[in-house]
Amino acid sequence: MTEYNSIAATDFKSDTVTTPTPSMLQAMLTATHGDDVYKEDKTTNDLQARVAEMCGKPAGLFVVSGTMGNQICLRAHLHQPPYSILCDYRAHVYTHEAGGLATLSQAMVTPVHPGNKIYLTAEDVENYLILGDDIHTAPTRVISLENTLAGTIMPIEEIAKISTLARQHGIKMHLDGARLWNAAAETGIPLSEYGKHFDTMSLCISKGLGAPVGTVIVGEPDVIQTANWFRKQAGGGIRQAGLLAAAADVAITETFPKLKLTHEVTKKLASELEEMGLVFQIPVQTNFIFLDLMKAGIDPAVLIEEGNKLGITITGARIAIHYQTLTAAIEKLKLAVKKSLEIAKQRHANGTNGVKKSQGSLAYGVYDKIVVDH
Ligand SMILES: Cc1ncc(COP(=O)(O)O)c(C=O)c1O
Ligand SMILES: C[C@@H](O)[C@H](N)C(=O)O
Repeated sequence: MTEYNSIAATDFKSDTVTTPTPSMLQAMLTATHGDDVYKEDKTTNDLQARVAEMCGKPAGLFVVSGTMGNQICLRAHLHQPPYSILCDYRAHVYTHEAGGLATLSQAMVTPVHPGNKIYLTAEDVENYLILGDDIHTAPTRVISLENTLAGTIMPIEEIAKISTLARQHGIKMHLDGARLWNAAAETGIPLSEYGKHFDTMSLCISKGLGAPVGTVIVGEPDVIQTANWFRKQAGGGIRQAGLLAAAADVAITETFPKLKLTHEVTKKLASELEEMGLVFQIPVQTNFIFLDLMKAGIDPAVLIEEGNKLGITITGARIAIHYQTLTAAIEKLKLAVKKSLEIAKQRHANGTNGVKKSQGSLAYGVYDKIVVDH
């Protein structure tokens, strides 16, 4: 891994902690200073056009966060309540966007559990689509997928089947592509191939790519214009956005090519943890490892404390690797896990390690609310 002096270098809570590189900061110094509300900023317009072209879409819009990108895309697809959005029960748009679907979109949600426990299939979706005009219902108007979700990749063949199903029923397709870059880097499938199956996509540049701020949403001009309207309504209009867009542009150019290496480092760590006896909640396919702390009998508070003692930040079962993660920090993480396992064994031996159950959303590293009887 590239050795950085970033504060993110020892932080495993998320890939959102990545910090701007000197080249990003340098680009900000030479960015244009047009007013983006009036669409007068060249740097911003160029970034939007670049990402839209990469995704095979005619229009793009730079927004300040992935949450805003998702919420204004979904709102732009919805016209007359009652309506609902179908998504994975772990989807960020449902679990971690502050209830935006209810307030901004007045939408019901159909949260679906994947039959294979990893990703939604067309069969899963078809079983839960709400169709027709029965006045008791809130018909499905959008299917919102997420790729990657908790680091796992949704096969494009399944995405295509779901998209075909959606189009048969006049249902819109949105992709929360906060980490679509990771899926594309790992599979070698171009962003534009994914774009064929969605009406809108939201791609974060502030996570694994390392930009300080920003997401770009892509789609048809009319939908992006409507989304832009909702962006403005939410106070998301940005004046000199070029400063942020310049850093985001560098992030795509410089970091997107490094994601595959990040995944290799993640998988190597995963295999070393498996050798220590750890098992994972879901397959390790890109840059996240979800430890099964219950199976290991590890109290998350102990793991967090052992990490702190070693000067690294762990926040629970989810271990996030990014391109600024220090190799030395990974060695410390293994030590923290090793020590936590030893403590778990000691507690088990004296009958005080009652790790009972895990609550809360483990998909986003929310602190594992594991009940532990000491
Ligand atoms: C899958 C996914 N979608 C959307 C978001 C929202 O992005 P932001 O935190 O920039 O609002 C996140 C978290 O950052 C995420 O992990
Ligand atoms: C916590 C969540 O909102 C964030 N997207 C993360 O993955 O860290």
